[in-house]
Order: sequence, then structure tokens, then C-alpha cells
Amino acid sequence: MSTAVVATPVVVAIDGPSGTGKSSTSKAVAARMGLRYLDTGAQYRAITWWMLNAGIDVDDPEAVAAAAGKPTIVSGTDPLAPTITVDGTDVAVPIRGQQVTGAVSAVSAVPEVRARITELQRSIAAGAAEGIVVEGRDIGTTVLPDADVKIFLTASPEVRAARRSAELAGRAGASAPTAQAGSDVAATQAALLRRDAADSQRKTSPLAKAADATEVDTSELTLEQVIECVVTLVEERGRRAR
Ligand SMILES: Nc1ncnc2c1ncn2[C@@H]1O[C@H](COP(=O)(O)OP(=O)(O)O)[C@@H](O)[C@H]1O
Ligand SMILES: Nc1ccn([C@H]2C[C@H](O)[C@@H](COP(=O)(O)OP(=O)(O)O)O2)c(=O)n1
Repeated sequence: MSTAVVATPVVVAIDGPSGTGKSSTSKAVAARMGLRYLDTGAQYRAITWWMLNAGIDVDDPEAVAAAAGKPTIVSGTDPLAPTITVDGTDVAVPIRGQQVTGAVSAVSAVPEVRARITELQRSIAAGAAEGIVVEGRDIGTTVLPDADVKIFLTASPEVRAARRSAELAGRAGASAPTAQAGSDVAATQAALLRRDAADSQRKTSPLAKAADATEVDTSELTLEQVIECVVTLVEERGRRAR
């Protein structure tokens, strides 16, 4: 395992669809390189959780826009223990639930929500004196277009669905694979593809690869290989900058 510390603050943008390994890779790279870590998907999930809790119709963009400024979202950026709160409540667990996952694309498509969360993301990145790894859908294109290193992770829909299902099953405490697990993977894949389509087709700041991002297909790579690949890209950039 390589441990590397970069001398100057470096900003790393990691984008891609769900299940490509953004969170796992970003956390590990940040921890190894002494950088902060920001999960922007968690912020969109947090504002979605708040909207659902407040009884706002998430399919009504005007109602979502009108409420977008109300909740206070705070992200803790320690890669070894990232946190997320809404108005002081720890929402790390409920934001991963099905209700939020099913509503987050609609809420995050609303321009007023994106403006608010983007501003928050930029201020967190600007305040990270050690440098930061920021992961999401539009970091390289919109949030931090001047990021030092931009990575776009991909993987086949089959691989992504299998990873996500295993993760969900692990969380639910499931053990041996069953026939039910097969249909769960199919349902998970269909839900992932629906969310990809919504996130890629929205008008404001869609999921997209920045022209200057390095694409890494993680389908056939272990998590460790992906981490090493990103660490190498960050170190190469550090050498070029010196
Ligand atoms: N290269 C990989 N090989 C195998 N499993 C992986 C790989 N990358 C990530 N995973 C696993 O897949 C799941 C989803 O990864 P995650 O980092 O949450 O993806 P994303 O943030 O892109 O949605 C996690 O359980 C993670 O451990
Ligand atoms: N920068 C971002 C990050 C996430 N989003 C939206 C779109 C995504 O479907 C949701 C949830 O993102 P998240 O990264 O938590 O999703 P996964 O964990 O990869 O399934 O938030 C966004 O619009 N822009």
C-alpha cells in the first residue's frame, strides 16, 4: 500500500454514475494523501431527506425551489469519518434509504437546489487548506472546473448493480445468495439505469464527463487497483506542477 503526501493543496474531482466506486475510491485516496473528502451525493440526499420530512411534494419543482434555502446542511470532511447533518440532525443512515434514493434525482434537478448546494460545495473546497477530493456528478464540469485532477469513473451496468446489491444486502444483514437475490440485482440495475438517465438528461448541470477528465473503467479492476490508479494520477500532476 503506497502512502503519499502531496506538498501543495490539490483539488481532485471524481465524477461518474452510481456504483462505479466514487465514494470508496475518493475516501481511500483522500485518507492516503492527507486530503479532505466531500461526498456531494450525500448533500443532495440530505436536502431530499429534509424535503420528504417536511412534507414537500418532491415532484413539484416550484415547491422544491421555494424550500431549497431552508435547511442547513453541514458536511464533515474527514475521509476516515465523514459526517452529514441537516439542521443539526445526523442523517447519515436515513439518506441511504429507498425513499430518499427514489426522490433524489427529482430534487437535485431543481436549479435552486443545485445553486444552493453548489455554493456550499465551493466554499468547502475553498476552505480545505490541505486539498480535497470531491466526488459527485458535475464536479469536474460545473462545481470545480479548475480542479487539478479530474477523473470520470465508469463500469458496466451489470457490475454496478451487482456491487450495489451486495452492499445493500450486507447492510440488511443477508448471508448466502438466493433466487430472491437474483431478482434484487435485476431490480437494482433497472433503478440505477433510471437514475442515470434522469441525472444525465436534466437541464442544469447534468452527470457528464468533463472534456479534460481521465476516464477509468472500473468494471475489471479491484477497488485497490482503482485507488492506486487515482493516487498515481494525482502524484503525476504534483510532479508536473513542481
Ligand atoms: N473496483 C471495485 N471492485 C469491487 N467492488 C467495488 C469496487 N469499487 C467499489 N466497490 C464496491 O461497490 C459498492 C459501491 O461503491 P461506491 O464507492 O459506493 O460507488 P459510488 O460512490 O460510485 O456509488 C461498494 O460496496 C464498494 O465497496
Ligand atoms: N454532484 C452531484 C452528486 C449527486 N447528485 C444527485 C444525483 C444522484 O442520483 C444523487 C445521489 O448521489 P450519490 O452519489 O449518493 O449516489 P450513489 O451513492 O452513487 O447511488 O444525487 C447530483 O445531482 N450531483
